[in-house]
Amino acid sequence: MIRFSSAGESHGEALISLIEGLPAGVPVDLEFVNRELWRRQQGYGRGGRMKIETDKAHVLSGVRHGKTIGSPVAIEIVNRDWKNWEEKLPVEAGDPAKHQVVASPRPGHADLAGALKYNFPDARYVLERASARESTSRVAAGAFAKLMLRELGIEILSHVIRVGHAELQRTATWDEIVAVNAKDEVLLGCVDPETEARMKEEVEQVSRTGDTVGGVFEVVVHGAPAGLGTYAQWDERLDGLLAWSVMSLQAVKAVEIGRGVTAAESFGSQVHDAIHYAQESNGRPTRFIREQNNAGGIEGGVSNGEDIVVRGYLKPISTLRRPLESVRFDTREATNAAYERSDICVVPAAGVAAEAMVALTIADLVQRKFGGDSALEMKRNFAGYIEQIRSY
Ligand SMILES: Cc1cc2nc3c(=O)[nH]c(=O)nc-3n(C[C@H](O)[C@H](O)[C@H](O)COP(=O)(O)O)c2cc1C
Ligand SMILES: C=C(O[C@@H]1CC(C(=O)O)=C[C@@H](OP(=O)(O)O)[C@H]1O)C(=O)O
Repeated sequence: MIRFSSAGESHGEALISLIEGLPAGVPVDLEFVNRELWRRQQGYGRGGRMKIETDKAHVLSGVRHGKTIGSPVAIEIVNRDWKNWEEKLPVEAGDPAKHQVVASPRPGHADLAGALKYNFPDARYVLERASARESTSRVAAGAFAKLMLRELGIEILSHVIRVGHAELQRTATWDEIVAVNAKDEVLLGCVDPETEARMKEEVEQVSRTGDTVGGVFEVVVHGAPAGLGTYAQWDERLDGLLAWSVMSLQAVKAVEIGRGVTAAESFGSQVHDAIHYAQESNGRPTRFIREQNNAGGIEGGVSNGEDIVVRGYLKPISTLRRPLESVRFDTREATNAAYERSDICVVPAAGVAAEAMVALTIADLVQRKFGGDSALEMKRNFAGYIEQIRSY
């Protein structure tokens, strides 16, 4: 079983990721891990914080001489912004008056629900952990899950389908998704330049008006074999597990598997992916193939050998430069919602964080199915199963 947990506040000293259950012998490419962290920081519409941070993974345990050793991997990522908050948010008991109070809750953020739940006098205490700064820890751990999956030829990437009203109107190929993620400058992570330009206009418009914008990202798992997840028990279905892991990201409000949303308004003959039997299908481990993949690679809660496709729908960011109405925590007087600084569009970054969640979910299922205390053992078990499918 592969488990992931994290600790750390948005403006605290550092973030910590803990990932347990990785086999020994997985090559650890720290440049890759740091590139993943960099990718999560990109995208047109990020706020001032991303100019302060340069996220880098500092591995504290679980790796020796460039390979995992089967023990828990702990990773630290320093918050550069902490030095600006060290006095305002001390760990020791101090004078709460020195805290920079968040006096009125932002509609759409965790401020009010969190303050009521934990009995906090203001939203500062809430946002420190509710903040999507936490998604950095997920990306660090997800990078390790990706490194394990890479050993088996399974790759995971994302791209942006929609920002506000601008939407990609076609299916992206895997090669296009690889190419857009290989760029050293990320605009909005869309495979089509013309659509990406319209996405940029959407962000520019909200930037002018003090508003924010959401959108849709798509995560694709390439090279996964048929047989991950099962219909045998409700909490072991692959679609359910992926939906949970992606929905758990900040601001994701809906998850779609394949073309799940449009399927609901279409006829069965238009939705279901006809099955063909081909002698060879471009090196894929199954000879049952489909010409379309509306199912998003999952049928009956089990991967079917096609690319696994998961979309996340992001609500617009809730901190608005032109704030919504709110109420002061202390006096209950009507006022505007708090505003310090904020992102205005985070769809590409959320896609990268979702890749990490998908990678952790798939890695867990792979580890459960193929086992192995070492990468060698896991690869041998995996190869045996692929051979079984090939000769089915
Ligand atoms: C990468 C990323 C960056 C985010 N940046 C901000 C931000 O700058 N300001 C903000 O109000 N919300 C931001 N959010 C969204 C909030 O974290 C989120 O809306 C909040 O925690 C409430 O959770 P919920 O939207 O899931 O209900 C961001 C989300 C992601 C995924
Ligand atoms: C720090 C990150 O995102 C933050 C997520 C976030 C929120 O409310 O979710 C609010 C902002 O924090 P700050 O108020 O410090 O600018 C974002 O910058 C990050 O993505 O690394």
